[in-house]
Amino acid sequence: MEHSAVEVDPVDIHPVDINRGAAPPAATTVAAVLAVKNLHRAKSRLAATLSTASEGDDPTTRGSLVLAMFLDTVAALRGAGVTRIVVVSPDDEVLATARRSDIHGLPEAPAGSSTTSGLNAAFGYGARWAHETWQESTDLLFVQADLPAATSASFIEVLRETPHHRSGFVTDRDGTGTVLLHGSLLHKSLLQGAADPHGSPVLDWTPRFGPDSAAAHRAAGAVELDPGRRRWADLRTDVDTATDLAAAHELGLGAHTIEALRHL
Ligand SMILES: Nc1nc2c(ncn2[C@@H]2O[C@H](COP(=O)(O)OP(=O)(O)OP(=O)(O)O)[C@@H](O)[C@H]2O)c(=O)[nH]1
Ligand SMILES: C=C(OP(=O)(O)O)C(=O)O
Repeated sequence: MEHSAVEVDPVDIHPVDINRGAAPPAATTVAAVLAVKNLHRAKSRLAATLSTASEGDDPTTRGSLVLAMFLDTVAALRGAGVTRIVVVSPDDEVLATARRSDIHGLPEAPAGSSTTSGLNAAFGYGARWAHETWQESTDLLFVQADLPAATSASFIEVLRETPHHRSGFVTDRDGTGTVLLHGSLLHKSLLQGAADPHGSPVLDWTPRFGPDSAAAHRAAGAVELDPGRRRWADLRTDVDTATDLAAAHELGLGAHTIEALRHL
């Protein structure tokens, strides 16, 4: 999927071997985990803008935009050759949309019914499921589901540059958040035999998404890819606010998001 005219500085592209020390993962052995929360609660920061556009904050309208951004993120991943994709969500509409698009949907326990909840718990649950289900996977990607300008070209580059024996991550535009976190499943210390409530192995690496997640991932030993933030503007533009949406629009939105915005 190549909808965005993202400038890539050829001088800034690192040869694969410098960072990875081995061949890059074949995209077909990468498992990607996404998470989308309940559509009625999602994107509350966008609500004001959407309410102006559609005369009242209509959660259905907001939900369509969330679904569209999720589908554009998935389309960009697929264009990069990533086919093992699972989304964790407590929302039936998200799961139904996933089914229709041949994405595996994993129902998440409704809020309040589990001792662990929130984005990191959802990501962890999806990662365990992916590890058990796609056992020959070599790499795990946690990807934010609100990247409507994401291009396959950027995902391909990121996969080429992920470090082989450590986790790697890409920050958002301002450098404080995380849009993508990578872990090698071949790195044995990432895996632990301890049983979790679902009776499966627990990933010994906890995603630390949330406020200041870039610092949290750095502190946990993950390698920041392109720390100068000169590349992958399309991936770095997660959409939470009207300003983010304008920035994504400037870069080039995916087809689903363009269509959803048309109905606002
Ligand atoms: N499955 C799941 N996804 C979540 C959960 N919390 C957040 N997410 C997803 O993680 C991403 C970032 O979430 P947040 O920044 O907390 O919320 P948001 O919906 O993006 O925006 P705000 O409502 O404005 O905070 C979004 O794609 C959410 O749908 C959760 O508890 N479960
Ligand atoms: C959860 C995160 O982002 P946001 O809240 O901006 O979606 C994050 O950057 O870790």
